Amino acid sequence: MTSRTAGEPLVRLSAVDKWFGELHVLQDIDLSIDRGEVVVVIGPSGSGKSTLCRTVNRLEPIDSGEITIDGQRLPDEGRELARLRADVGMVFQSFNLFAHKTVLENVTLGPVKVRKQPKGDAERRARELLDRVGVGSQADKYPAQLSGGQQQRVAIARALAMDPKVMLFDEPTSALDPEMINEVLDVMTALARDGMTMVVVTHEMGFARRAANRVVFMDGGRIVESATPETFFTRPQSDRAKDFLAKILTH
Ligand SMILES: Nc1ncnc2c1ncn2[C@@H]1O[C@H](COP(=O)(O)OP(=O)(O)OP(=O)(O)O)[C@@H](O)[C@H]1O
Repeated sequence: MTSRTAGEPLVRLSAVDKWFGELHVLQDIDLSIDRGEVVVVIGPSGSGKSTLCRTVNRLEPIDSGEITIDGQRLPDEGRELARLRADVGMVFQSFNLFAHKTVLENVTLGPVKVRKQPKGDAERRARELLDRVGVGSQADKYPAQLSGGQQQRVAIARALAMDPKVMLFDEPTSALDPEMINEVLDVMTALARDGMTMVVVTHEMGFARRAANRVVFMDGGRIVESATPETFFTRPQSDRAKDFLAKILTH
C-alpha cells in the first residue's frame, strides 16, 4: 500500500546531487511531478537531461537527496529498489528489444517474470497494447524484421505492459529516420492525452508544445526554468534559455 495523500506529487526529487568524478552533473535538483502531468526536459547537450531522466528511477545512483514515487522513498539499492523501479516504464533512444525473442515475447516477458502474470493473460494484454501502438500485426515477427519506428513502438508497449505509474522517455526519437519520428510522437501524444504521467527528454519542440504540461530547461546540471510550454516558448526568462531557443528554432 502507498502512503500517498491527496495533492501529493506522484514523483518528487528533493535536493538531488550527483557527480561524475569532478563533474557536478546534477545540482540541487528539486522537481515535483503530479499524476497525469507530462514534463518535457530540454537543454543544451551535456546539461544533464538524460542523467536527470535516469535518476527518477535511480537507474543512475545519486550522491545526495531523496526521490519518492507515489509516496514511497526509493532506497539506494536492493530488492525494494527493484520492486519500486518496476513501477517506472523506460523507453530509451536504442529500443533495447531482445533480438532472439518475438515482438510478443518481448512484451510479455516482464509481466510474466516480474509481475507473475499467467502467460495467457500477459499475451492477451500484450496483443491489446501492440494494437494500441499500431503494430498488432507484427506480434510474431522478430525485432530485426521491423522498422526503427515500429521497434520503438514495441518498446513503448513493453513498458506499458508493466502498468507503470510513470513513463520515462530518454530521447525516444533520436535514433529514428525522420519519417518514423512522427509515428512514435503520435503514440506518445495519445498516451499523454490518456493521462499517463510522463517525463520526456527530447529535442522535438513540436511535441513539447502540443503534449507537455510543463517544460523544464536544464543548463549545467541545474533546472534553470520550469514553465508551461506557452510561457517558456514565448517568454523564456534566462539568457541561456533564449540562446538555446534561438538556436534550435532556427534549425
Ligand atoms: N557515465 C558517465 N561518466 C562520466 N560522465 C558522464 C557519464 N554520463 C554522462 N556524463 C557527462 O555528464 C554530463 C551530462 O550528461 P547527460 O547525458 O545527462 O547530458 P544531456 O543533457 O542528456 O546531453 P545530450 O543532449 O548530449 O544527450 C555530460 O557532460 C556527460 O559527458
